[in-house]
Amino acid sequence: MPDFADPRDRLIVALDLPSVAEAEALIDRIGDAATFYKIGYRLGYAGGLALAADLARRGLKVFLDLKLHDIGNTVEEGVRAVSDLGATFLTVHAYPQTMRAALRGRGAGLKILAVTVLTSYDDADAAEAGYALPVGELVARRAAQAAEAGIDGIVCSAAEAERVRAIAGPDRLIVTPGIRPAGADHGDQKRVMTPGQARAAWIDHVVVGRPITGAADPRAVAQAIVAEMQPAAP
Ligand SMILES: O=C(O)c1cc(=O)[nH]c(=O)n1[C@@H]1O[C@H](COP(=O)(O)O)[C@@H](O)[C@H]1O
Repeated sequence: MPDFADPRDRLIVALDLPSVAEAEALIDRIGDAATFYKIGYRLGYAGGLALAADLARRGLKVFLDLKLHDIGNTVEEGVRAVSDLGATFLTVHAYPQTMRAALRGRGAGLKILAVTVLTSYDDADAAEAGYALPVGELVARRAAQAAEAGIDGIVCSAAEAERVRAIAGPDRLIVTPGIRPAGADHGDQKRVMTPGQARAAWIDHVVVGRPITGAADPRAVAQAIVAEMQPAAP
């Protein structure tokens, strides 16, 4: 079971918002209930990279979710270009060339996460995209390739986490989006589990966006998710 000095670090709040001002307002409302924020390309293209550096300076942890995938040279230099922002995590798609290039380009302190199969995909979506393997098999194959490349962490759905843990070993991070508190709207997510199921599957970090960004009381939702991620008292 992952051992975190600060249990709040296990929740990563996805700042999928249109502007830095709205992201700042949400961070203020959440207050000390969260310590880790994800900036994807929606906010990244709207000033989010400067916000990432600012949050890191303020002592918050930042997950830069750029999901890079390109020829090796472009990935390597792109990763190098964002390595000094102070982020903790950066995503690339789990293609062997891409993962190896990202690891060459990253600076000290930045961990590269490989996105296996997006949590909005089920078997039919994978088939439509031209893959012969069911999603679970594709995740397992990409997790093995990620481990072979020496990646720092793997992004998958909580449903595949135990299988990925067996493939990737105890020290690689497992990060799972597609997390919904019981009863919450799934939106476009197809491979979904609750924070409690994620805890039981030995997941290191969960990523949660809309259930928090769209909540009347985002701080309370963040606190409830952190509490649900805690191991039960003996
Ligand atoms: O890399 C990611 O963070 C990611 C991978 C994946 O397979 N599925 C996935 O939903 N995500 C991201 O996780 C967040 C989930 O947001 P919500 O569905 O609103 O909780 C979004 O920012 C997605 O871009």
